[in-house]
Amino acid sequence: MRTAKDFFAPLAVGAPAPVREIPARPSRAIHFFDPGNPKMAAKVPDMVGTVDVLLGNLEDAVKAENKEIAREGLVKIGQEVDFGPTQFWTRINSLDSPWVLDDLTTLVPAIGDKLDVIMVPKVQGAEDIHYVDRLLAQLEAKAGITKPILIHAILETARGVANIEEICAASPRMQGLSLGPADLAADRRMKTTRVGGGHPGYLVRQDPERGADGVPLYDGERTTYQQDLWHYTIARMVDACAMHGIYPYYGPFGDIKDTVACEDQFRNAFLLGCVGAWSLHPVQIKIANKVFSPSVEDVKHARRVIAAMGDGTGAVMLDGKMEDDASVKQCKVMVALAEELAAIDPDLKAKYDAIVVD
Ligand SMILES: CC(=O)SCCNC(=O)CCNC(=O)[C@H](O)C(C)(C)COP(=O)(O)OP(=O)(O)OC[C@H]1O[C@@H](n2cnc3c(N)ncnc32)[C@H](O)[C@@H]1OP(=O)(O)O
Ligand SMILES: CC(=O)C(=O)O
Ligand SMILES: [Mg+2]
Repeated sequence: MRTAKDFFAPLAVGAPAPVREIPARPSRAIHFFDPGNPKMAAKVPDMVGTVDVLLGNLEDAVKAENKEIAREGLVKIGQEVDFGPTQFWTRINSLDSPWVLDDLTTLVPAIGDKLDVIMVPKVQGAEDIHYVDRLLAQLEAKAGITKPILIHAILETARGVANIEEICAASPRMQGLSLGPADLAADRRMKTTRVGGGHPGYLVRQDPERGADGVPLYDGERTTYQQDLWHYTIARMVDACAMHGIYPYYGPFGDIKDTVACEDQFRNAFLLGCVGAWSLHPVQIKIANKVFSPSVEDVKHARRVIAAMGDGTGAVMLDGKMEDDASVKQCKVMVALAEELAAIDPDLKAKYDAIVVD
């Protein structure tokens, strides 16, 4: 166990001091691109400023024969592109793969000063984070990197979910967690073949009409309500992240053409406390930016409650509803997010600035 006094000490002589607090940088969409795919790579410079995070993916979805091309492509992009306000992340190969060591030993010296976050897939427990933490410190020290690279873990194994708290607490580099519904479904032997999203078979059904004898009458229509297969895991992830001061994200929604269900899934995650989701295709960036930005109505309401609550204590009635010390805190969460986003998104700023609190 690392003691409290050692927790914030660099893990290699000459490595930068770990951050004490994970910065709350907007990351509504983490947009995945394959850096070895020339068409996708060519689009990256123009995407800067249109999306909060650009992530060069080296793991699943990159063919084994293209791993090196993807890594080289990522280095080129990292060296040539000015990312401005957009964060630059990568997803390295899994720790049990033959590629991950070369990923880290190539990327950190070449573009470690540009990389904000390294996403580590299939994290099983604190030992995986400790491994990456120490290696990053050694590589940062060797390369003279002055800003520590943060770590984001994907929650995509049953063991990872069971060890979620120790994963979050494993290093001051821990920036956040993403749900990995595809690998997690496989690892848990869930019987869905979808990449995220709901399932029509996972439902609850309205109670039946009953006859005078109390026996169900089966010929009546009974509404069914599709449920969220991922509710438990997302909620668990949100609690663990909040407890450790790091950020939870919904992961991928594979049904690219079903933009409506994608928006619903993202919104469920937003309401539960996630700060963003992955975008696999340019069409999903707009959805994430919309969903993970508080609506004008919500910001207006939150500002009204804050204004009405004065010093934030006591209870008032507003539009027939009770507001008190707790609800004003909820409203402050909404307003703080709106302010963070307004600082980097001029369209949102204009909308929020135009709000008149009556
Ligand atoms: C379970 C997990 O691990 S999820 C994470 C791993 N998966 C990924 O990263 C997948 C990333 N996305 C993709 O590979 C692709 O979007 C696919 C395969 C899903 C669809 O690709 P396509 O069939 O080419 O989609 P489509 O024809 O609609 O693309 C339209 C244009 O957008 C481009 N495009 C597609 N996806 C992306 C992307 N993620 N980033 C940038 N550009 C993209 C295409 O290259 C194409 O460009 P063009 O107009 O110059 O020809
Ligand atoms: C996100 C991811 O890697 C998965 O769902 O498996
Ligand atoms: Mg996966």
